[in-house]
Amino acid sequence: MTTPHLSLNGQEPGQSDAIIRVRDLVVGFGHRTVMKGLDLDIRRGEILGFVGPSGQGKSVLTRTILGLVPKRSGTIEIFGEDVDGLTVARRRQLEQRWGVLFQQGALFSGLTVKQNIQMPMREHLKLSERLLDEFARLKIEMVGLKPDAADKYPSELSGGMIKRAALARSLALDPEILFLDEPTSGLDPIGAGEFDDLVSTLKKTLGLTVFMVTHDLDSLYTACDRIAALGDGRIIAAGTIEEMLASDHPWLRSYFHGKRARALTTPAQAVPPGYAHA
Ligand SMILES: Nc1ncnc2c1ncn2[C@@H]1O[C@H](COP(=O)(O)OP(=O)(O)OP(=O)(O)O)[C@@H](O)[C@H]1O
Repeated sequence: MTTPHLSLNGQEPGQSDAIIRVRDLVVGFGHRTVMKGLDLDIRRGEILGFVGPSGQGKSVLTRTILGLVPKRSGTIEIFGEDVDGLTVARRRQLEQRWGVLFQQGALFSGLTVKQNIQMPMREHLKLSERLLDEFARLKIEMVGLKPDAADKYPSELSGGMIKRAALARSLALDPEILFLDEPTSGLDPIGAGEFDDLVSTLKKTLGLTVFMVTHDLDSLYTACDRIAALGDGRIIAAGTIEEMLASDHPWLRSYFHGKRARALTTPAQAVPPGYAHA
C-alpha cells in the first residue's frame, strides 16, 4: 500500500516547470485578509482544478494573478518573470499570453459573437478585416459552434453556446494559459460534460495550461490533471484526484466523499483512502 504524498503547493522536489509560481501571497480587503501566505504552482501543460468552500477567495486569487486585485505582499511569477517588476509594455505583452473566461461569460451584449471574438484582436493586433473574419471563423469552429453563430447576439444563444462563444473569445490571441472561473456553472450535466471534453481537447491540441476554478466534481474527475484546494487563505492540499480522495483533511473528506460525491463515483473511480491508482 502506498500513502500518497500531498504537497502544499503541488511542487515536488526536482519539479520546477511551473508556468505560474505564487509564493507567500497575502491579499485582503479592509480588515479582512483573504490570502494569508498562499503558495501555489501551476505547471506547464496541466489542467489544474482549484476548489474550496464558497467565499474563501478562489476568484480573488485568479484576479490577483491577473493583476486585477492588488496584493499586500508575496510574489507572483508568470513565465519565470516577477510581475512586480514589469513595465507597462511588458505587462501588455504578458496579458496577450493568457485568456480568461469569467463566471458569467461576460460577452458584450451589443456585439455579435464574431465581434466579441474580434475585440481582443482589434485591441492588440493590427489585422485586415478579411483576416479578422477568418480568425473569428476559426475560433468559432474550434469551440464547436456552428458557423451561423458568428452573427448572433448573446441574447440569441443558449447558456452552453454563450460559454463556448466566451471561450472562443478567450482564445482570440492564441494564449498559452487559460483561466476559467466556474466554466460549467449553469450548464446541465450533459452540457457541462461536453464543455469539459472541449477544454481537455483544446489543452491537448493547443498545448494549453489551464487554471480552472470549479465546484463541479465531474470536471475534477474527468478534466483535471491535478487539483489544489483552498482553505483559510492557504492551499490545504494539491495533488491528483486519487491523492485528494485519500486525504483525511476534514473539508476534503466531506467534499470528495460526501453525498454528492458518492452519487457521482462509479466503482472504477472510487478509491478507498490510502490507495492510489497504479
Ligand atoms: N473587491 C472586493 N472588495 C471587498 N471584498 C471582496 C472583493 N472581492 C472579493 N471580496 C471578498 O473576498 C472573499 C472571497 O471572494 P471570492 O469571490 O474570491 O470567493 P470564492 O471562493 O471565489 O467564492 P465562490 O465559490 O462562492 O465563487 C469574499 O468574502 C468576498 O466578499
